[in-house]
Amino acid sequence: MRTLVVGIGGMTNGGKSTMSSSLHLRIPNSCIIAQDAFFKDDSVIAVDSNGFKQYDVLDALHMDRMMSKIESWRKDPGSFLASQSLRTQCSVGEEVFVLIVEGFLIFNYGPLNELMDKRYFLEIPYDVCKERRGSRVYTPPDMPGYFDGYVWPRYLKNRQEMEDMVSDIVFLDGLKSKEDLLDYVYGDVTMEIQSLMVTKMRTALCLWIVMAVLCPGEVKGHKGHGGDHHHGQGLDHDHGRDNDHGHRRDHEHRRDHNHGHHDPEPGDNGTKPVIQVCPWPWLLFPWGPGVRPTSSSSLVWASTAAY
Ligand SMILES: Nc1ncnc2c1ncn2[C@@H]1O[C@H](COP(=O)(O)OP(=O)(O)O)[C@@H](O)[C@H]1O
Ligand SMILES: NC(=O)c1ccc[n+]([C@@H]2O[C@H](COP(=O)(O)O)[C@@H](O)[C@H]2O)c1
Repeated sequence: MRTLVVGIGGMTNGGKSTMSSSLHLRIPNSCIIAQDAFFKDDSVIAVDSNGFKQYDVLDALHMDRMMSKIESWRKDPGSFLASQSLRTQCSVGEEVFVLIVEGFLIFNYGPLNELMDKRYFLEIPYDVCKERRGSRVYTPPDMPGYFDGYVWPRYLKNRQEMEDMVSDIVFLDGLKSKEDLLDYVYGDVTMEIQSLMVTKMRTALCLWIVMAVLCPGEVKGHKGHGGDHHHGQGLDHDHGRDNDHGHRRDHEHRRDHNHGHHDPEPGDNGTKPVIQVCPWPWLLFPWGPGVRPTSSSSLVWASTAAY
């Protein structure tokens, strides 16, 4: 089992929730933990001399509770998904579980920040932020002057703190379309997932080769199941989806219907050296074609001092 933690940070109304939910819909075995769900009760939020509630600081959040929730995902992502009424979409042992952590202060909290494998930060200009914020109703609602008197100056401080702490954040231009932003992040995360899977398959393949060398009788004498190439030893992708009837490609269905009645291929005497049938020599070379991103770098800010 492999895991990936993706941080979707950004300023208020930068598009974090929008991006996170779309990402979640696209990525199998993913779930979202949102920082917004951990605000303390209004009665304990500090108030400054101007009467502004101090909501935009880590003290306003139950970060301990958020960390516990993340910890329970880390311990057993499969059960965590089940507890959220989400299904695991792959066979046991083959899946990559992805946690999307979303929030405006996720990178400012050291213990959380250090769990992230990928970090994205959505940013928009002051006037767009103010406009979007003005059309959203929080509980309690923003009091008059709250954005200019508290939210924006606090954002600038939080951002400075974050930049002092963390270096490998991908800054995204939140003015780009939702679709373009999603495509960019999805492509990047998918590449990360692929490289985790390749690493795992490569390990399985190496073990296989070692087995073939050390115990040739055991490995070479692999009896075909009617010539089914896809059995066994952790390389068995399609077979692994047998539990997931809703998400399979047509040719996989056809293969299963033939299960046990598969026509032997020419020269197939029912016994195949396993290494010979391995279709993915590139597994040994994950840096080869097919694992590199197609980057859409115009979405990414080169500078962090835009605002
Ligand atoms: N890329 C985008 N372009 C235009 N509007 C967007 C974009 N992303 C989000 N929005 C809109 O901005 C508002 C705030 O988005 P939301 O995802 O809730 O922000 P956040 O979670 O960062 O506070 C919503 O009305 C949303 O539809
Ligand atoms: N969810 C709440 O209980 C609550 C209450 C008041 C303000 N807020 C605001 O939420 C913002 C953070 O959330 P967004 O990034 O989704 O806007 C903060 O700027 C904070 O001022 C949230």
